[in-house]
Amino acid sequence: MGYRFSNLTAACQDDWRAYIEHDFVRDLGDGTLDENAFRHYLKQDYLFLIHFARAYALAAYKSRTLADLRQAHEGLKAIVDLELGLHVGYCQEWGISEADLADLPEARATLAYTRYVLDAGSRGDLLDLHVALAPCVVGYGEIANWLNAQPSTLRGEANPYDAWIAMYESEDFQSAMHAELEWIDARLADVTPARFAELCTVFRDATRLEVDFWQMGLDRTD
Ligand SMILES: Cc1ncc(CO)c(N)n1
Repeated sequence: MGYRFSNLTAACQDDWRAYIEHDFVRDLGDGTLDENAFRHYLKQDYLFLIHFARAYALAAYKSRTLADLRQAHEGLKAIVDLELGLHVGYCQEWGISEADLADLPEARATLAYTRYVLDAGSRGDLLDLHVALAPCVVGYGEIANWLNAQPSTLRGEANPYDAWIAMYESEDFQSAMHAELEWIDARLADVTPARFAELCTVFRDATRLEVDFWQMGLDRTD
């Protein structure tokens, strides 16, 4: 007993490192990522964000307290009012129009990941849902920080992907990540070992699906 978020990453260290240090991430960091791989990723990430917003709506539905309901509402608002708008604008800079986005076939990796999160949350309780979402919320913040710690990472105009790194190292994203870590740490503090083992499975599965999402971008698979 007395678990915390770091026990989840420790329990699936290989999968977690494979996600954080994926070739897609490395190539993005040193600016060598294939531009069409990035475009494929950006398009699928638009679909991801729509389902991510639905997951926060599910979190609202699963909330037992006003504090949790408010938190889910804030998350949903941040995605719908802010992130999706930013994403559409960012896609335009990469030559992807809103019409392209509206009419996108969903890749299998996107389907698998987003529906897995929604199912983990429907089957379980609010903690299952947050643990399934943690690789997104915590992972991307950690990826930005990991990239900034690598000597091979190129920042500024020399890297076409600089704005992507900037988004996830931003105060807004990093503070959402810390709020999520705190929430999960508080809930994990009093779960039993058997419950922790269940949550590890959810966390590991979601992390592996994030790995597949990067690979989908690299391989440009549908
Ligand atoms: C696939 C994926 N995971 C996490 C994030 C972070 O919000 C994102 N935008 N896309």
